[in-house]
Amino acid sequence: MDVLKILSRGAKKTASSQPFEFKPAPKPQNPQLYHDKALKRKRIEEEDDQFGREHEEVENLSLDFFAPRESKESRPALQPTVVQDSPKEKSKPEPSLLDDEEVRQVLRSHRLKFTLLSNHEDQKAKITKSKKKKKETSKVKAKDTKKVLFPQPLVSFTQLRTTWRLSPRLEENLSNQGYRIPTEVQLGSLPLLIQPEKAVSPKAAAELGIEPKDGIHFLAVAPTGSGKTLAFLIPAINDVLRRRAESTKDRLLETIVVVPTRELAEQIANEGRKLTKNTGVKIVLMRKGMKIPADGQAKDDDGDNTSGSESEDDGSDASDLDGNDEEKKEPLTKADILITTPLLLGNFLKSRTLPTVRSLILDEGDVLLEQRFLEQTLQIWSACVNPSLRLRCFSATMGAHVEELISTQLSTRNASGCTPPLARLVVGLKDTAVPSINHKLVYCASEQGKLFALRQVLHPQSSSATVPHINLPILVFTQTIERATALYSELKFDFPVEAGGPSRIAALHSSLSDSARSEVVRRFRSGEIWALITTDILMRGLDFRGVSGVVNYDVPTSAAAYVHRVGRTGRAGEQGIACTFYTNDDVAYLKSIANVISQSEKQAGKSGNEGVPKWLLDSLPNISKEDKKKLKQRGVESRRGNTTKITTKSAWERRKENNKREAIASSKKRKLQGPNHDTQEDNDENNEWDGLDD
Ligand SMILES: Nc1ncnc2c1ncn2[C@@H]1O[C@H](COP(=O)(O)OP(=O)(O)OP(=O)(O)O)[C@@H](O)[C@H]1O
Repeated sequence: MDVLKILSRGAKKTASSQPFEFKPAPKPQNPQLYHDKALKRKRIEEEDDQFGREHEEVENLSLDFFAPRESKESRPALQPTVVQDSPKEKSKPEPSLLDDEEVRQVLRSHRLKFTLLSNHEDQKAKITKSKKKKKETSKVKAKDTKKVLFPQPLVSFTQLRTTWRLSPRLEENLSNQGYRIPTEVQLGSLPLLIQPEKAVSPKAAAELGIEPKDGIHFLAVAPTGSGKTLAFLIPAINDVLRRRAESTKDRLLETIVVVPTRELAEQIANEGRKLTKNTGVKIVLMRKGMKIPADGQAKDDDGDNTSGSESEDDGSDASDLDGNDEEKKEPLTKADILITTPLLLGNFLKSRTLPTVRSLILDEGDVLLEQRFLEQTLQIWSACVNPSLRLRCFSATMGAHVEELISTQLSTRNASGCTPPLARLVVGLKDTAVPSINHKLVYCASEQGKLFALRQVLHPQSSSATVPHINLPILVFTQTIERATALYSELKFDFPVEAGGPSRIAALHSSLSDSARSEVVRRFRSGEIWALITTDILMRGLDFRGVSGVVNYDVPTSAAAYVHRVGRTGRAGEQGIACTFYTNDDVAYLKSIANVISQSEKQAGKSGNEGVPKWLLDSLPNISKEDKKKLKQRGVESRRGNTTKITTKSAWERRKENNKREAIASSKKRKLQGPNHDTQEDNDENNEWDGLDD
């Protein structure tokens, strides 16, 4: 039987039988972090009030943030320090550090693995060996050069102050934001990044042949939504405050955070500003035409780089990002921490250098070191000429080639061979897994079948065995801008006026203006938009709390893209749903995605293959390296530039039908209400929406 008919029939039947009240569904409670009435985060409180939710009592303050449930009991009972901000607590002596065995136990129980990657000398040795010997032999040798590290973990955020000497102001801001229990990536990385000389014992440092007091280069691979932002922002802010306390009080550009998109840059700048409240640390969002203190600009027409008047503009107005690149009279903007995309800073730098920068953070580092951004990222890295520069690189996915590139860059930058060690932290068993999500692959016989399947997701009254029920709001990913636009115009009138109509749905892609993009993000965050159709532009780093599910309307073009796309849901210990539609055109490219799903289910401790049946996993073909590369660059070829398949009717036709439907509904309503009834729309239970067109 025709799949289209089945889908459309199902939709029609239920739509006409039951009126459905459209509103975003309340979210299930966070199983781990948000249970505590006393400790719950302010922001969450506000959102919960909006949905009329209640929180449960704290059941367990243990630190196993992302652990599978069944393994909880088997873990050593690690009691976090009780969180108390009383003056008495503050004056307590510093708690002693964990001994070596305890450290190992804690790190192991949280599946945190630290490795020292090849340093300069090892790298040289490895290259020589690989030239001499066969490929396999050199791989074994290369593995041998990796040493395992066991730094002190962070037991609670309170310990940041008591043991790790974090600025009290910063600690207070963390506390005010409601952060109490560090996530696993924070637990592993914060001590090492804040005070490496204390986090690694002198004995261990001697055995490993490293000098932690000189700092470390750091690379962290941790699941999406696991709190990597705080893991790099806290040490960055603390470094500024420490330097100010110890030496110069001047505002110096100390840290640069590079991210792939402006949406992510804005998000991180906002998070940073909450943490720097009342600290005097200034976080600035790079924008077009902005001038920052840099060496070499006196040669241009920019004037003296140190005596220029300081702009108090902190870049917080998103529309500022629309500024004119050619602007020459812009005053100098001074900042302690600069958040930027590679292009914006690259355009400013040209041949300038940034001698004061001591920390370069690459968030979503793997993509920043891929072809698309590589040139500008390396340009920024090269401009950071301070010998004390430390690199920090974070992502949920990290290919071996990226690690190698970082190692090689570090060794070529420090030809003397005394470069600090490069430590890598991996959280979880495998980097290509998203265990906090229920994954579902849905076969659609045609492009139109996908459209009907998506309508079933959007309109939960049209139940289906194959398409999972996902609460609104949702994110829908498409392959190209054209497809995002076409899908948006097809679905624009799907939400009834009573539920907010076309304003409930939007499309976001790179051909919108910067201010339009910011506005859509704002409306989606505030809950005004319930279905956001987008491209891969939103797949990395964006933290939309409350997104219940992700629909891959078009299959992602790599396993990493799948991980990042679906990682927009199921964040901070919550559960999410990811539904991927595929047609015959996609079968050839499905294996890597199916493997991620299978890995995720294994990590989540699920038995059976719920997302991908075993028969499907076994029967999917392997894809050649060349095809993989092509797919990543161009997507599924048959879908490029082809928008007609998404649109079943013209916009004019759909608008006309929509108007007609609304007119019938209002006329029915007026009849039912009688002649003297107030025509206000609220509380009208008889107001029925007619469901889907087919
Ligand atoms: N210790 C914590 N306690 C409670 N919530 C936290 C904690 N740390 C982070 N969060 C929240 O978790 C969410 C996800 O954090 P974040 O955006 O840093 O994830 P991420 O690891 O960078 O994800 P991605 O890989 O997608 O970029 C945010 O809403 C953040 O406020």
